[in-house]
Amino acid sequence: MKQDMKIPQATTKRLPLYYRFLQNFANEGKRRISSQELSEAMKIDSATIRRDFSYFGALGKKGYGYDVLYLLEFFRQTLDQDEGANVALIGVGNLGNAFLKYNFQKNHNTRIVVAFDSKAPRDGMEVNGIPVYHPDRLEEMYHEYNAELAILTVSSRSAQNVADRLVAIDAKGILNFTPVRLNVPDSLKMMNIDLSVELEALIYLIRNSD
Ligand SMILES: NC(=O)c1ccc[n+]([C@@H]2O[C@H](COP(=O)([O-])OP(=O)(O)OC[C@H]3O[C@@H](n4cnc5c(N)ncnc54)[C@H](O)[C@@H]3O)[C@@H](O)[C@H]2O)c1
Repeated sequence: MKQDMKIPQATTKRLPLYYRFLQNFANEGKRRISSQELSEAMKIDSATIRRDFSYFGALGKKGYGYDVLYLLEFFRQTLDQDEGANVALIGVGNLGNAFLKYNFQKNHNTRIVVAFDSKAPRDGMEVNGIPVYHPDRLEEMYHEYNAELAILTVSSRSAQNVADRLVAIDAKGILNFTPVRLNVPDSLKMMNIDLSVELEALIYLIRNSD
């Protein structure tokens, strides 16, 4: 990665997608790819792809395109795909249950390893093979299962309190699905996901295309 360069969040979000598409190309036996081909497969314009890749230094050659295996190795290292991450899910209601059922099958190394819900018994129960504990045991079990980050799908009124507890146990990140804008220190990385914002953006794109 180029030194002292801040990678925009939009680029960071696309990295796992690049990795997945490159894996597909490699599995098909493709060894070389142009940004145009990648663009058509991913439905992302090629200028964006070239700009994203430029943050990581010169990864392609003019007139040659990109070496698929080299790129794959590069992104694998950048994304730490070998290591993956253990994820805790907090709040097993409508949304949380869906995540436990899905559990990121496409990304084998990153998995929800433990979940918490106020309706779960202290001794825990299982949903889709994943242990679910009462939040009284958050601090204990978060460490027990080596969780690195948390997905937050609790009701809004509990969100800040849970976030404070995650800060206190040194969680590295929160993927926040609640509508609450959480107060956390900069040392904790936070991403907010709001489907209604994404939907509004899509509607805007549809209404403003050509
Ligand atoms: N980001 C989005 O696009 C999007 C879409 C739908 C819902 N949401 C939000 O996601 C959250 C979950 O939605 P839902 O429909 O699954 O709600 P839900 O009420 O079905 O589930 C919330 C769960 O959190 C649990 N809970 C409450 N306080 C807790 C605590 N302190 N510790 C552990 N568990 C706790 C409850 O027992 C419940 O099971 C809500 O905040 C909702 O507003 C976001």
